[in-house]
Amino acid sequence: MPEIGAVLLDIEGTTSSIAFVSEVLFPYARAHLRDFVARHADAVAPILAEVPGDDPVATLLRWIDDDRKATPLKTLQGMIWAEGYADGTLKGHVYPDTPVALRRWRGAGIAVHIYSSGSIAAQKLLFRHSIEGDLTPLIAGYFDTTSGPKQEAGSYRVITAALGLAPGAILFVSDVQAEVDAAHAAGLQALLIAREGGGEVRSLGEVLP
Ligand SMILES: CSCCC(=O)C(=O)COP(=O)(O)O
Ligand SMILES: [Mg+2]
Repeated sequence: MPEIGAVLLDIEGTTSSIAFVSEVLFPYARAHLRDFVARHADAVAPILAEVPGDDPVATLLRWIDDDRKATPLKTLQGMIWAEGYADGTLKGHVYPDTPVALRRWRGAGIAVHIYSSGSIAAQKLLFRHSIEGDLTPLIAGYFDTTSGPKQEAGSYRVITAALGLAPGAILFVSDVQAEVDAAHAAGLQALLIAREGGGEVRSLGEVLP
């Protein structure tokens, strides 16, 4: 394996549980969406303008149910979750091995970046308000769908250019095979993580042991 200069991590199913995203974050956004839009009409107007249909709020609620990784939805979800993190209702789930691995890689001079469909603002909130404390000092940078969809090789080329490294010096870790395949297609190293087994690794502790 060529020397690794940066690790690029997915969130849902990799640093954090799928259940936290699907059973805590998404229902929270769903429950508060209409009220949030009503209270922040000016701030959300440009986001709603990007959503098709006569009733953008109805479209957004359907997108939540369909787990659509659409940038306007992800932006709005992040704004809604900010209130939940601020009042203490939400705490970002991370697996116990996540902070351990982040500290180990940082100590080894390997930069850690995040690439998630959640907005960059939402990513920062999750790690700042994590159940293991503020992990943001351990994270060098963040990428979201504004770099492109996670299942397209071109997105990884955009990220590679931003990191200024050779693609083979970046190791991407995700629980979704199509994302691992897309990263491979762009020349990155990539590992499939499966917390219940069946992937190449079961925890971040097994990555770059
Ligand atoms: C920033 S946490 C919320 C994650 C999210 O909204 C999502 O859709 C999960 O995407 P991922 O790319 O982390 O699997
Ligand atoms: Mg994932």
